[in-house]
Order: sequence, then structure tokens, then C-alpha cells
Amino acid sequence: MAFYENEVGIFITEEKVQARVRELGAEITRDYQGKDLTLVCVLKGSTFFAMDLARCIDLPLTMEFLGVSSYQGGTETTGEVRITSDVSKPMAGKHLLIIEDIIDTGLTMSFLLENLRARHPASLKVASLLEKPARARTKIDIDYKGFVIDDVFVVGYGLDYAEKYRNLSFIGRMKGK
Ligand SMILES: O=P(O)(O)OC[C@H]1O[C@H](OP(=O)(O)OP(=O)(O)O)[C@H](O)[C@@H]1O
Ligand SMILES: Nc1nc2[nH]cnc2c(=O)[nH]1
Repeated sequence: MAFYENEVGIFITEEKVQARVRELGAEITRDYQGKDLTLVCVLKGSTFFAMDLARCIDLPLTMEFLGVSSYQGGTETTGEVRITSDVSKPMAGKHLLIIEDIIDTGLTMSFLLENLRARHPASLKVASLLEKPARARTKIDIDYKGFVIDDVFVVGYGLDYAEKYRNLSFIGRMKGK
């Protein structure tokens, strides 16, 4: 029996995730032809998605990493979004695509959009593997969206519960949460 099976059930299979990531990669490849694309990967949750997506984009892109945290290991946002590490280069004049694993309340993305917009990029768009509209506290326009999900706490493929389960290759659902 695998280590997670008592606590986590499969919610979106690895095959479905990978197929959708390939579709999004193809779409982004078409849209950014001739542009200098920078992926802004949001640590830690988006890392698995960002790595797979980047490999499905057929363009000479740049990757930057921005750490933010607000859940502090639990299933509810603290409402306070903190930058834990910043990007390594100036963002002014660049075509930025923020890569997130999930937009839930939208507080993290709202913070990120405001923060990055203030650095005067050439353009600023959003890619999120998951959207959970039932809990949205603010409206976020997602340019590249993987799946819309119900109000369940998901883990795996980068998403954690108390820092665990990020390494599952599928999207799982915490049993009893
Ligand atoms: O829409 P929201 O309600 O703001 O939730 C979305 C955010 O929550 C998670 O991050 P978390 O704060 O858990 O940090 P982590 O990515 O390091 O796990 C996730 O990776 C998103 O960044
Ligand atoms: N792991 C995890 N982190 C989140 N952050 C916001 N929503 C979620 C969720 O459903 N799962």
C-alpha cells in the first residue's frame, strides 16, 4: 500500500493532468510567438506544474521564481500573503506569465498581480492549473486555466498539506477535509 492511501484519494489522474498541461503549453506557444516570454513560477506549489508546462512550450523562454506563502501548512488562508523570496532580475519591459498551481480565494494572485504590475512589465498574464470558484473572495481573470474544481482541499503535483504530498504525480483529495 502506498504511503498516502489512508489520507489521500485520487481526484484528477496523472494522465489527465499531463494531457491538459500539453494543451496549455501548445496554446502558450501560439500566443507568445516572437515575444520574449518570462515564466514567473510561484513557490512552492507551482513548481511541478511549471516544470512540466515549461517543457511543453516551444519557445526560448526565461524562468523566474517568486516565493509567497499564506496558508502556513493548513487548509485555510491566513489572509496575509508574504513574499518569502523575490525574483532575481528586474521585471520591467518583460512579457510575464505567472504560473500558479491553484487560485482559491484569489488573495495570493491579487497580491501578485499588484506587486508585479508595479514593476512595469510589457505584459502580465496568469496561468493556473486549478481554479476553485466556490471560495473566491476576489475576481481573477485566468488566461490559461487547467481545471475548474469544486470546494475540496486538494494535494499532490506540488500542492501540500502541512508540507506533505507535493510529490504525488496526480491531484489528490484529502479524505475528511
Ligand atoms: O487563492 P489563495 O486562497 O490565495 O490560495 C492559493 C495559494 O495557496 C497556495 O500557496 P501556499 O500559501 O499554501 O504556499 P505554498 O505554495 O508554498 O504551499 C497555492 O500554491 C497558491 O499560491
Ligand atoms: N494544498 C492546497 N493548497 C491550497 N491553497 C489554496 N487552496 C488549496 C488547496 O485546495 N490545496
